Amino acid sequence: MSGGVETVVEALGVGKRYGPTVALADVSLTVEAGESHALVGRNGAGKSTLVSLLTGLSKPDTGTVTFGGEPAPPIGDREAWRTKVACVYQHSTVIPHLTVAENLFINRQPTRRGVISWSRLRKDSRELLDSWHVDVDVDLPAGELSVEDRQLVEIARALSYGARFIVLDEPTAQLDSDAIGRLFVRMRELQDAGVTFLFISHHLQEVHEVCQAVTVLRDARHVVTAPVADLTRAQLIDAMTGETGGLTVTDAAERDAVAADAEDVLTVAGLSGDAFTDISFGLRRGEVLGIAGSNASGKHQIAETIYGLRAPVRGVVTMNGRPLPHGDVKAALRAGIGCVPRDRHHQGLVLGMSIADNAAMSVLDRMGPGGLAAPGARTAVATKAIADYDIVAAGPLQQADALSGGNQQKIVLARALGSDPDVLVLINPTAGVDVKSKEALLGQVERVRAEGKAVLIVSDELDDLRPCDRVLVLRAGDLVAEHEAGWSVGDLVADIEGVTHD
Ligand SMILES: Nc1ncnc2c1ncn2[C@@H]1O[C@H](COP(=O)(O)OP(=O)(O)OP(=O)(O)O)[C@@H](O)[C@H]1O
Repeated sequence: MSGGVETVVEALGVGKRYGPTVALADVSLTVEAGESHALVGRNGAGKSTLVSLLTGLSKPDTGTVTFGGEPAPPIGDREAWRTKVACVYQHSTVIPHLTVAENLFINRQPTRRGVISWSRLRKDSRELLDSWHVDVDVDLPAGELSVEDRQLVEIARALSYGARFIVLDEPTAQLDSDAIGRLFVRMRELQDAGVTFLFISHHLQEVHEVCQAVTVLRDARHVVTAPVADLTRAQLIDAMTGETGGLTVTDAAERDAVAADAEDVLTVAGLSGDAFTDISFGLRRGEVLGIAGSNASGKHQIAETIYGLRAPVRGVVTMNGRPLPHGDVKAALRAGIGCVPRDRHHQGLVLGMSIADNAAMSVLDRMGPGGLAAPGARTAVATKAIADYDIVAAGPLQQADALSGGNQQKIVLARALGSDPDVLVLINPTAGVDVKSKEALLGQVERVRAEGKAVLIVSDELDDLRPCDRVLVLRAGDLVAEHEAGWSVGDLVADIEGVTHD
C-alpha cells in the first residue's frame, strides 16, 4: 500500500544481464491498482526485459518482484504466474489452427466422465467472452481473427485465469486509428472493472491519451516515474534520450517540389489484386509518394504486389519502362526495388544470423565474386549500419535475436537501403521504432530521395507521410483522393475514413 492505494506489482532494484550486455540495472517500478501505467524508452532501453521479469519469463539477477506485497511465484510455476499477470504481445500467442474456444481453455478443457465436453467448452467460452463484452465467434480458427479481436481474446483469456494485471506490449502497432480508438475505450472499461495495465508504446500521444502514470527507462536504468499529466511530450522525449532539443520531422512542404519534367521510374497501371481494384499511378525520380488508408483499404496489398510478394489479378507494374513479372520478389529486387516488408519477423530478418550477415544479405552480389563477401566487408557494412541507424548492439557479430525488437527493425531498413535500390518500398517503416530513431530513419529516406531515387511509403502513421511529395488515399480498395505536401491532418483523416471534414 502507498497512500491508501493498493500496489498491484512492484519491482525493487531489479537487474538483468545477457552475457556482457546489461539489459536492466537496479530498476524499480510500482504499479498501482486500477491505473494504466505507461512504460517508455528508446529501442534497447530494457522495456521487454522488465516485462519478462514481471511476467515470470525470466528471473532477475538482482532485486525482487512482488504482487500485492507477496513474493512472485517461483519461475517454473506457470499456473501461479497466470493468476497474477498476462502479457499481450504484438505477436500472437494463440494457436492459429485451434478455435477461439480451444485457445481460451487450452489445457483446462471442461470434461464429462473423463472426456472433453465440446458443448461445455463452447458454452463456457461464449460466457467468458460475453462477460467481457468481446463479440467474437468462438468456433472460428484463432488464426482467422483480426489483430484487434485476437488481442481481446488474449485479454479475456488472461482475465479468466484470475489475473487483473495485464501488460500490453505495443498493442497499437498493427491497428488502424479506428481500432486504436476502440482498444482505448475497452481499456477504460476494463480499468473501471478493476483491471490494471502496463502499456508499452512508442507513440507518446497514446501515453497521454490512455495512461495516468508513466515510467521512463534509459540505457537499462530507471529515469523517472510521474503522473502523465506532469510531463509534456517534449519532456518525455528528453527523459528518454537524455538530451534536450526535441525532434525534427522532415516535411516535404518545406523543400522544393519534384522537377516537373522528372520521369516516372515506376508505374502502376490498372492494377487489381487482393483487396484493391484498378489502381494506377506513377512514381517519379526524386519523389517520395505516400499511400494512406485503413487496414482494410488494400494499401499493404498494393505495396506487396509491387515488390512481388503477391501476384495481381490484372494490370501491370513497370520499372524503368519494363514490365515486372508477377509475384516474383527476386525479379523486383533485380529490377531495382528494395523493400521493408510489413511482417519483419517472417520476411525481414534471419534471427539466427549475425547483424553483419543480415545487413549484408542483399548486397552480397555487389561485395565479391559469387556473392561471397569477405567477413571484413560484411562487418564494415554492419558497423556502418549500427552507426547510421543508432542500433543498440554489442557489435556487428551479435546475433539478430539478441537485439531488441526496434533494433531488429532498423537492420531490415539498413539492408533495404544497402542494396542501393532505384525505388524503395517501405511498409510501416517506423513501427516499433522509438521517436528519436524515427527521425534518423526518415532522414535516410530524405537522403535517398535527394540522390534522385524514389520512395513509396505505405504507413498507418501520419508522421511517416510528412516527407511525402504526394499522398494517395485508398478506401475499400479504391483510389479516392490525392493530397499534395502540406496537407492538413483533418483533411487526410477525413478522406481515409470517408467522412466529410469541415
Ligand atoms: N536474449 C538476449 N540476449 C542478449 N541480449 C539481449 C537479449 N534480450 C535482450 N537483450 C539486450 O538487452 C537490451 C534491452 O533489450 P530490450 O528488449 O529489453 O529493449 P526494449 O526496451 O524492449 O527495446 P524495443 O523498444 O526495441 O523493443 C538490449 O541491448 C538487447 O540487445
